[in-house]
Formats: sequence, structure tokens, C-alpha cells
Amino acid sequence: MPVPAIEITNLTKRYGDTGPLAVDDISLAVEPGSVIGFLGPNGAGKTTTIKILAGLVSATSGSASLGGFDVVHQRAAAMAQFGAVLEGSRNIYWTLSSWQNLIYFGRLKGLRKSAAAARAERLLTDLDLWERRHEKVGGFSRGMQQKVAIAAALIADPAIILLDEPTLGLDVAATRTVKNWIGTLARDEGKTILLTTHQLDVVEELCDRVAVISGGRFVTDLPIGALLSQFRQHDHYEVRTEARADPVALPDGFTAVRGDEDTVITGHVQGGDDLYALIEALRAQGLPLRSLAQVQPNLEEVFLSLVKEPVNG
Ligand SMILES: Nc1ncnc2c1ncn2[C@@H]1O[C@H](COP(=O)(O)OP(=O)(O)OP(=O)(O)O)[C@@H](O)[C@H]1O
Repeated sequence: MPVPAIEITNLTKRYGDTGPLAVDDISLAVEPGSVIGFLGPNGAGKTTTIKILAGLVSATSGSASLGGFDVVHQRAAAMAQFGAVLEGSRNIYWTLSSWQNLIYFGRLKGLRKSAAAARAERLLTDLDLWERRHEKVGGFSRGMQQKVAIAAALIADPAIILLDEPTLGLDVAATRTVKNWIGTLARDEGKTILLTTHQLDVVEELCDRVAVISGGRFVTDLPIGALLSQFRQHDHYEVRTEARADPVALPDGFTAVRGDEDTVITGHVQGGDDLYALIEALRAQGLPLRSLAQVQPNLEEVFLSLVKEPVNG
């Protein structure tokens, strides 16, 4: 791999002298131009890790670097590598307009006024905010404010973008806009993006790779396809038959739920024999086979089983 865009080595964080480990010896190397989803339940250590990368929290031990620059020992160079939108913190000034915010953050990042203005125009146009650039951000909807926050993080055109819950609290339309925009930044502009989210459809759509953290430790770190295929070793089938008052007798491993129209039977099938046994059982009870489909787990199912039962990454 070329120099990783984001590198974390044996990183540990304990808040206070006696608190539990919020981050417990994690290591990660993210290839330039990739999008990595950082997933985990509440309190898993995601925000702490991002704050260490952003230079806002100091690590207890281990190291972190951005674009090859150590966030502690080469702080200025490391800080110039990224833009961040952090969860729950107000990343922009609500009493200023989006235009004023972007110029302010551009100047703060060391841009000349003309460069900041050119970049702000492009970002606000891309995000459909150009017409309203002189309105105060405080009067914007949550989705528009989030778009301005992301634009502010991108004002100096950083190579690395850290996004903590970028779609939190957004409605469907605003989520779609932000999601599309993250996709464009990754695909067309080659940015390296690390994002945390509890919205797994966001991860499934945008990420090349997923690292799942639980209790401060990585549970797994895999390309998204590999992660899903771990759960496809056994085919999961859904079979529909008619809804009857009597319970349906099923071979082991299958469960039935009776709806108004159909009875839906689901189960993991480890070979053709399992499926034949089910079909034979239905036939013996005079139940017609209305449909038979192979169903794939979605990322949410995968994530929940990872947190419950670790697999090797
Ligand atoms: N400033 C702090 N002082 C003390 N403990 C903290 C502090 N910030 C976080 N923690 C603790 O560190 C652990 C990890 O928290 P962190 O915010 O990193 O998790 P997270 O994965 O981002 O969770 P969420 O999905 O809820 O945002 C938690 O046990 C949390 O209570």
C-alpha cells in the first residue's frame, strides 16, 4: 500500500486515571481514496477515535497519523490533511451566513480571501445553497445546516474527510443529498473518507470497507463484500405457503409466521437436502408452495450478529 491516508497503531484511550478504556489497542491503515465505515454500538469508541485523529483528544498510548504525518509530533502538517464534521458539536456559526462561515473557515485554514471565495462559491453551488448564501445559518433547516457544516470542513479541499454521523437527524431528502455528495467526493474527487453512522444503508451504499468496533476493540475490519459473504455461507431461504389455522409441521431449522394471506417460512439451508425436506413436509400436509426465494442478509443483520458474536476479521 502507498502511505496510508489514515493510520492508527496500537491506539489506546482512557479518560481520567481510573476510567475504563474507551479505545483499547486498535490498529488500522486506510488506503488513500477509500471510504471506510466505522461502525459500532453507542459508547463503542468511534467518536473518541475520530477526536484523537482530529487532534482534539490525546491518546493514552499508541499513535495516529494523517497523510503520513503524526497527529502529535507533526501536528500542523497532520491538521492540514483533513476536514472534519464532528457529531453533536456545532461546527459552524449560526449568527453568520453560509458565505461568511465558509470565508471565515477558509481564512482560518490559511486560504487567501480570493481562493476561499472561489471555493465557497463552488461548494455552495454544488449543495444548492448559492441563492441563500447571505441568510443566517441559524434560520436554516437541520439538513441545510449540516450541508454548510460539511462545506466548511471541505473549504481548504482536504484529502481526508472525517465525518461523525453526517446524516444524523436529517430527513430522507437531506440524507439523500448528503449521501450523494459523499459518494461524489469519494468517486470523482478521490477523497479518503472515514465516517461513522448508525444508518447502515449509508454504509452499504458508500463504504468500500467496514471496521466494526465494540467495547473499544475492533470486532472485524473487512471489505464490505467480504463481510457480507461471511454471512452467506449458509443460504437463507424464504418460502411462502397458504395461511392455515393449524400449525405447520416443519423440519428442524425452519420457523413459520402466519400472515393474513400467506404463511412465511424462513430458515438456513445447508444443502439441497434441507430444502427438499421442507418441500416434502409441505407436500405431505397438502400445503401449496406459493413462492421460494433465497434472501440475503442486509448489513444491519450482519452488524448485529458481529456485535453479539465476534468473528475473525
Ligand atoms: N469526555 C469523556 N470523559 C469520560 N468518558 C468519556 C468521554 N467521552 C467518551 N467517554 C466514554 O468513552 C466511551 C466511548 O465513547 P465514544 O463517544 O467514543 O463512543 P461512540 O462509539 O462514539 O458512541 P456513540 O455512537 O454513542 O456516539 C464511552 O464509555 C463513553 O462514556
